[in-house]
Amino acid sequence: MASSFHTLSHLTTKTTPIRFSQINQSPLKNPLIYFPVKSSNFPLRFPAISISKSSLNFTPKSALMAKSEKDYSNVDVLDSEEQVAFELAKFSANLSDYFVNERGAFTVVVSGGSLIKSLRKLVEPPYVDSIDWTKWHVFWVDERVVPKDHPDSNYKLAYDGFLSKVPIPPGNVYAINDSLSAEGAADDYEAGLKQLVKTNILATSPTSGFPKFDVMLLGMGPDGHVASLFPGHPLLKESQRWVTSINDSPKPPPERITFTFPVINSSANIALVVCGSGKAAVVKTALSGDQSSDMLPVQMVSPEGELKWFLDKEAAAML
Ligand SMILES: O=C(O)[C@H](O)[C@@H](O)[C@H](O)[C@H](O)COP(=O)(O)O
Repeated sequence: MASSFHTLSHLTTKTTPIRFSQINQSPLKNPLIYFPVKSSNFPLRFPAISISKSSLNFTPKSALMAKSEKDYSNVDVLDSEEQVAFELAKFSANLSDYFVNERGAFTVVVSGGSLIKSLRKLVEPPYVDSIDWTKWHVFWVDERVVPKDHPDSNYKLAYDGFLSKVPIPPGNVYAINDSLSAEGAADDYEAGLKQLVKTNILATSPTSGFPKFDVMLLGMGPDGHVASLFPGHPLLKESQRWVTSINDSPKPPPERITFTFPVINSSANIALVVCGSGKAAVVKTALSGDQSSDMLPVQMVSPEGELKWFLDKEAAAML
């Protein structure tokens, strides 16, 4: 299998990831997306990872808990965004080793925004050399419906900052079909996910019936949005679709596709990566456990598996 792929560095253009419409047309033409997946291993839960603090200046969890009596056991507060990037790399590499070992594939969902920059330590030693990138399958939790070489494209953001630097087979990078409308691109992406479920690359949750990604690496907006699921938007209540479209995103550009909450919350692992003082108030609300008023989208993130927060001390300042 290892000899049958070519790496991203061999691509002649930036726009040659596999598109789901390609998968749908000829799923057997691309041997790269077939792995010896042991479906009996589903559902998988990664055991709790102990992440050591690499800085002495973070606020200890015990202090946070004493202050508010909340359980912050799944919250890592790091001294700086640089430390967040280190810990995120360690977390992702551990999960990669686990899932590759368990089932020969690792399904990773990324958001846009600052998250991609926070993945930069993964493309440096030791991780760039130790991770089995050939087993990675990369998806987007949301995407702006623009050409892949457009400055607003989450694909371009991830390609420039991450994907172009590691040997993930291009056939394992699932970009949207940018020639379609937002609605068409969402349908196409959902159909592609269903195809990957059939081939066992993508697990499904026996509880929810929705796809169960191994990990989602997500950012959060200063208004508490995740993916392209914005406060007060009717899409927060979507309960059937896996992927849907939005034409009135309050964060530009307005036309996007997004995973729905049932998919997000079927994940085996979710990392919420949040840095900067501009997000401190929402972090406080999100971790307060107060669900009395309208819930912010980030408060609706509640995966079947593990949820881990990676905060820098600015984002954690109000805890
Ligand atoms: O395409 C998008 O707009 C993103 O996927 C979005 O959900 C992002 O993750 C948050 O807005 C946080 O972005 P920042 O980390 O840049 O604030």
